[in-house]
Amino acid sequence: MQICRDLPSLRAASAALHAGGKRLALVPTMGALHDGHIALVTAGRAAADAVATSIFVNPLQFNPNEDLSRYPRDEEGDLDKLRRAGCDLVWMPPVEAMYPPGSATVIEVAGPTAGWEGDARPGHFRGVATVCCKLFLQSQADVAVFGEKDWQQLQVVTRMAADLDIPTRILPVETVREVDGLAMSSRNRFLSSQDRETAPVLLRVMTQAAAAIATGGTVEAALQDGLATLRGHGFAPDYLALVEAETLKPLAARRTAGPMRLIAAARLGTVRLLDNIAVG
Ligand SMILES: Nc1ncnc2c1ncn2[C@@H]1O[C@H](COP(=O)(O)OP(=O)(O)OP(=O)(O)O)[C@@H](O)[C@H]1O
Ligand SMILES: CC(C)(CO)[C@@H](O)C(=O)[O-]
Ligand code: BAL
Repeated sequence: MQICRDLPSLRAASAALHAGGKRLALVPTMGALHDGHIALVTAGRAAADAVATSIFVNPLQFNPNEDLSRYPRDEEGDLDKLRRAGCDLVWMPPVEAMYPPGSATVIEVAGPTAGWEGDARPGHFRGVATVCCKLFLQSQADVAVFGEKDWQQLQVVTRMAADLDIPTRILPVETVREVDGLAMSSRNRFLSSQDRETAPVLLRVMTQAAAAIATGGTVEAALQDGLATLRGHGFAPDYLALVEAETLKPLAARRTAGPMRLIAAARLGTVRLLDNIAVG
């Protein structure tokens, strides 16, 4: 497994992996890897001839009041997991290699950035879209693999790649969960043991709300019940919403055509949990 920390070595490694018309998959991450990330690497291996993983904690997608400085980092553990998963190349640039002095270009996606994480984290998707576009161009990946856990991010990146005619195909992978249903996330390690026990209530509430909506209950009642249950268990919910799956536009009533998604963000202790499931 080759480790690249500067752009010339990444370009050379990518060219070597592309030799003979071979296809390269990229898995963008911020490190502190868990089995959810490894599922993306496995999906990348199945979809292409070689897999690259990027590990870059992107300052551009964090607000000044967010957890950039305490974002979990585990370089040795990450490299070990990636070796075992059959990753061919790791791209881990320092911040100055990603954003050299004088960098002045950002990517602003409209549409699916509106609302939800876009409201909770102003500027977040500008940072995500900018770094993903750079990662696609730097690696020349044929396929880029993203988790459905970050549903809005997946739609934003898919929109950006389509709008900018980027030839990298976006490949979604289903959310990987702990046995009790909690979506795996690097930030779960910051849950207290009591909050860790409570955390799976989020998926249970969402599953109940989705079932109520799918079987003809009113959206408003299902969401209000869900929010009340979450508060009763000590969550501070940011949102629980039914949306059009691709545009993230809120739905006040069940859709008769086209996919719907139930999306949620809720704070438990100091951790902000995100989750989403299909409806119907
Ligand atoms: N449980 C999961 N199942 C599937 N994909 C996941 C899961 N968790 C993260 N991913 C995906 O891995 C990629 C990198 O995500 P990231 O490094 O932010 O991990 P994370 O665990 O989501 O961290 P965070 O705690 O910051 O949300 C993203 O495409 C994300 O959707
Ligand atoms: C896609 C990503 C690696 C961009 O920094 C990040 O937002 C993440 O880890 O989901
Ligand atoms: N998983 C999304 C990256 C972030 O929280 O900044």
